Amino acid sequence: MRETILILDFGGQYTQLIARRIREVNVYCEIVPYDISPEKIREYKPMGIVLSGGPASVYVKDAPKCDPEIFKLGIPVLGICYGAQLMALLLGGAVERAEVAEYGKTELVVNNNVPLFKGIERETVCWMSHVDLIEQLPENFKVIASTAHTPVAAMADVKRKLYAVQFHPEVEHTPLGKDMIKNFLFEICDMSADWTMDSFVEQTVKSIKKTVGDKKAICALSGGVDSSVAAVLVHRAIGDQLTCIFVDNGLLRLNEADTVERVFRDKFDINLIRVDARERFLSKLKGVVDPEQKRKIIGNEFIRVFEEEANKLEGVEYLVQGTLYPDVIESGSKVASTIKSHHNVGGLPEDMKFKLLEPLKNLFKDEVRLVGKELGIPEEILYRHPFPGPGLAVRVLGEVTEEKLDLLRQVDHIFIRELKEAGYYNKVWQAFAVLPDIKSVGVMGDERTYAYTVALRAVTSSDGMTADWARLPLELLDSISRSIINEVKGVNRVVYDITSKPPATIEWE
Ligand SMILES: Nc1ncnc2c1ncn2[C@@H]1O[C@H](COP(=O)(O)OP(=O)(O)OP(=O)(O)O)[C@@H](O)[C@H]1O
Ligand SMILES: O=c1[nH]c(=O)c2[nH+]cn([C@@H]3O[C@H](COP(=O)(O)O)[C@@H](O)[C@H]3O)c2[nH]1
Ligand SMILES: NC(=O)CC[C@H](N)C(=O)O
Ligand SMILES: [Mg+2]
Repeated sequence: MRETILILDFGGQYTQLIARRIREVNVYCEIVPYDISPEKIREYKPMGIVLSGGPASVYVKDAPKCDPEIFKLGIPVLGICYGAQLMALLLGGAVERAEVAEYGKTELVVNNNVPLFKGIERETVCWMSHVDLIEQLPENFKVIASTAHTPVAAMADVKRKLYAVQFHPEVEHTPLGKDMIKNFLFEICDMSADWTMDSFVEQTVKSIKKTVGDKKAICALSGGVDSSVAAVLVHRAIGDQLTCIFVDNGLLRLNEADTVERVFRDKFDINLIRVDARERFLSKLKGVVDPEQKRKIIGNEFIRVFEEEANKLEGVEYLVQGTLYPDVIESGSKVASTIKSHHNVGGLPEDMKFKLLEPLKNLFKDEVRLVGKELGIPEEILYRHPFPGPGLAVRVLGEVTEEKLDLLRQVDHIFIRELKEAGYYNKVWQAFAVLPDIKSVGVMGDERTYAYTVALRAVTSSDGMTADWARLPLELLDSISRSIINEVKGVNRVVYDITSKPPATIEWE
C-alpha cells in the first residue's frame, strides 16, 4: 500500500489544487468528503490529513463539520482557511466574523522555528481569502504566524502535530506555499515521496490481474489519451482477455474514425472492434437541445453499444474506461456542485450490467501522460488535445444536425491545421471550433450573406480544472479566420472566445 494523504473536502475552490501540489512532490493523496468517518479514515492508513477551505462559516447552523475524533487519531492534520477555522472551533477555540475581509496578497510574519515553516524567511508573503477569524486559540495551541489584520494567521499544537493556516499555501500567490506543504509532508508527516509513475504502473497491473482473473474485459477506446493509456495498461495485465471497442458515434472530427483505427492497428497488437453507430446516436439526439440531456443520451447510448458488442464476445464482465480524476470531481460530489455530467461518469445508465474498471480514475491528465510514456505509447497519441466523449454534439449548440456537424468539422479541421502549421498546437491544452446557433449578415463579393457565425476556442491549462484563453498571435487568428471564411461555405463570421475557466468552462455545453 502506498503512503497516502487524505484531503477532506469542505467545498473549497482550491481543493484540487491542494491535491496537485501534494502529488507534484511525489506523494499520493485523495480527496474525500468532509464527513468521512474515523473508521473509514483508518482504512486508508493516511500519514496525514488536510482539511480544505470552504465557502461556509464554521459558526453558522449546518456548517459542514468533520468528526472531531479525527484529531485524536494521532495523525498529523493541516487545516487550511475554513479547515483552520474548523480545527480551532472543534478543539475549543473561537471563530468570528472580522470587520473587514482580507483578500489577496498579504504580508506575513512566521515563526520559523516550527517544522511547518522550517527554512522559510521570517517575513514573507501569503494569499488570503477570508472574512472569518480565529479569535481564540484552542488549548495548547500557539500562534505561529500573523498578518496586520489577522493575529492568528497560523496556529499549531506542535506536540500533537496539529497545524492550521488561515492563508492558502496551495495557490501560486503564496510563493513559499509549496515549501510549507513539503514541510508538512516530509518534516511533520515523515513521508517518503514514493508516488512515481513506474510504481503506479507496477501496482496497477498487479491489481488489475487480481481483479479480472480469468474473466474478459472490453475497453471503451476513443483513440484519445486517456482510453489509449487505459487500454495499454489493462492489456499489459490481461493480454488477449481484453478487446477494445471504438464507437463511431457520428460526432467525431473530420476523418477521425479512420485515423484512430489505422493508428491503433499500426501501433498496438490489441484486439480492436470498430462499431459504426452513427445512425443510432444521431436519431436519439434528434430535436434535443438541452446540454445535460444530450450528455445523458450519449452516455446511455455508448453503454448500450458496449453491451451489444460484449454479448457477442461472451464472458465479458468488465468495462474499462479512461475516466480521470477531474471527470469524477466535476460530475459532482457531496459539497461540490455538478458542473456537467461527463458522459462516462454522470451519464451512465443505472441498469448497466458491467463492472467498471477505471485504472486512471485517481489521476490528473499530466500524470496519465507520464504513465503513457512509461508504457511506451507514441507521442502523437499522448500529446493529442483532449476530445470529449459527447464530441461535436456539445460543440454544436442547440439541435445537432448532419448539416451543422459537417460545417463544424470543416471549420475545426482548418483551425487545427493552421495551429499545427504555425507551431501552436502543442503550446495549448486544447483548441477547437464551436457552432453557436447564430446566423448573421455579411457581405461577400458585393452580395449580402446570411450565414453562420463560428467561435474558436483555444485554452492553456495544466489539468483542465482551470484554464485561461490562449493568447494566440493576432496575425495567426487573422489568417485562420480568413481561411475558414474562404474555404467553408455557410460561414461568414468568426469570433474568438476570450473567457477563462472559471467563470466559463472549456467546452460550451
Ligand atoms: N468514440 C468512443 N468510443 C469508445 N469509447 C469512447 C469514445 N469516446 C469516449 N469513450 C470513452 O469515454 C472515456 C472518456 O472520454 P475522454 O474524452 O475523457 O477520454 P479519452 O478520449 O480517452 O481521452 P481525451 O481526454 O484525450 O480525449 C474514454 O476514456 C473512453 O473510455
Ligand atoms: O470525456 C469527456 N466527457 C465529457 O462528457 C466531457 N465534457 C468535457 N470534457 C473535457 O474535459 C475538460 C474540461 O471540460 P469543461 O471545462 O468543459 O468541463 C475539457 O478537456 C473537455 O473537452 C469531457 N470529457
Ligand atoms: N476560503 C475559505 O476557506 C473561507 C472560509 C470562510 N468562509 C471565511 O470566509 O473565512
Ligand atoms: Mg476523448
